[in-house]
Amino acid sequence: MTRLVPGPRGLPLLGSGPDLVRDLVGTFTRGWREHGDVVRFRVPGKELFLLVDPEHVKHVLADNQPIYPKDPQSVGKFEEFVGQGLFTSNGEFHFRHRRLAQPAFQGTRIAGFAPDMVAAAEDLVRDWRPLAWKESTVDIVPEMMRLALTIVMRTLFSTDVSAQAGHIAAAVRTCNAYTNLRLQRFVELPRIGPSRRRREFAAARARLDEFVYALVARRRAQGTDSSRDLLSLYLAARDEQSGYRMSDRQLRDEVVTIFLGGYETTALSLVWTFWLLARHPDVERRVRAELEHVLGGHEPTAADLPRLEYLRAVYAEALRLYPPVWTLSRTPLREDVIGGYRVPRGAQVFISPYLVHRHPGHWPDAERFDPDRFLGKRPGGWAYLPFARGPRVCPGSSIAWLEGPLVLATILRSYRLTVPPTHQVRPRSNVFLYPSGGMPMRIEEVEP
Ligand code: HEM
Repeated sequence: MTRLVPGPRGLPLLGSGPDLVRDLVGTFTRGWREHGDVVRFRVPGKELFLLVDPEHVKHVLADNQPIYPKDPQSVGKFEEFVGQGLFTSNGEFHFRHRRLAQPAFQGTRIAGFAPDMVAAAEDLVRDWRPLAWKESTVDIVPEMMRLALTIVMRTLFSTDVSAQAGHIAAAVRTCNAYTNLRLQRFVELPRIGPSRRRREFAAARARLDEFVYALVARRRAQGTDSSRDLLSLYLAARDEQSGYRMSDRQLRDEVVTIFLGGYETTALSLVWTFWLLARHPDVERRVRAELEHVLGGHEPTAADLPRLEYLRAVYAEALRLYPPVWTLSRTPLREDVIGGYRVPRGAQVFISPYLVHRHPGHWPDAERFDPDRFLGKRPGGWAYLPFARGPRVCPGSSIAWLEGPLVLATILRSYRLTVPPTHQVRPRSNVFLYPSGGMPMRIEEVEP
């Protein structure tokens, strides 16, 4: 026998729609705290389910994954920006592209990215010097975005965009902000002419397209390429049986997919880590002591990472408390039962790593920033999902586990970042988990 799913009543007709639009993170959090691990939100013409129990997460992402493709409504909204790529596709198309991309994400190849990552972070350290002399405050959100974009372009596309990184990152943010607006609307209203937001989105997407098509054309003109970076793998890909090759449009979609998933996420993970360190000086002191002990005076390398154990635990803990991909959504192809509750075919099922990571049944003292919980162990199982799990686990997770600690180590060797005591930070959803009001931080030089 299935039970009635608990959830907020919301307003007559509109249900929880207005709350979800106003504050998605807050509404999901309240829904979970007030109603438990399976929550139903009513919005006009639709049912949304939120799952916070790790067993239920496993049910959707692994055990019953074939009947839980990516939710078509959200995917449709993403497609306007990224088209059909790894992130938005399902079934055979997804499987084929995932197989094509896999070699670009292999461990041995990725370890070779470390010098590029450290060099890009060193460039930022140099750019920040005048700011440090003046003890200026900068919003580190766009700073980390520029850095992470430069790194992903150098490593996966062998292209140096440092000069244009700010412009590209700004265009991606405009596209994401528009996508987010549509995602949070839940109910699609008929469009009456292009709105200002839509015009801005279209212009930003056109700027990105121009950049990406030029990149693809340059590579095609270069002919055979042995770099085995992601772009060359896609360009060389040919299906033995069908003779399938990727068109320029498909290549564009895969590059833009990396724009969507491959750097904003890493950038935000760094932003949240710096913020947590600023708020926990005891943890920061331990990180500095470890850096001093392991690195002495030299720049970090991939070979140092196994010994930078505390720094890696700090990064893991930051990803627990503030996972940049804070929700995933899927839609069952047929009716299902989860935890004794009936989930109808076509419902929108949300899994929130952000809330699963705060589950008191799985994380003792869950709200506390405590990197020690990751020291010498990987706790969590299905309760730890910063990169999701199952067949659609993030292919870039090994890049993030390398890039995050290396960038943190490089910057912390030179600077301490502090937050003005008056600055309030609240997580908000802009596709990914952003700090509301940005993250202004003061850059202070540390004694060598
Ligand atoms: C801290 C950094 C990162 C986090 C937290 C993160 C998280 C995630 C999560 C949770 C998913 C699953 C989304 C879903 O199934 O709905 C995902 C998918 C994906 N990520 Fe990441 N990611 C990060 C970095 C990267 C990087 C560096 C790359 C590549 C350069 C990347 C590329 C992708 C792609 C292409 C997908 C779609 C995979 C598929 O559906 O098969 N990510 N990521």
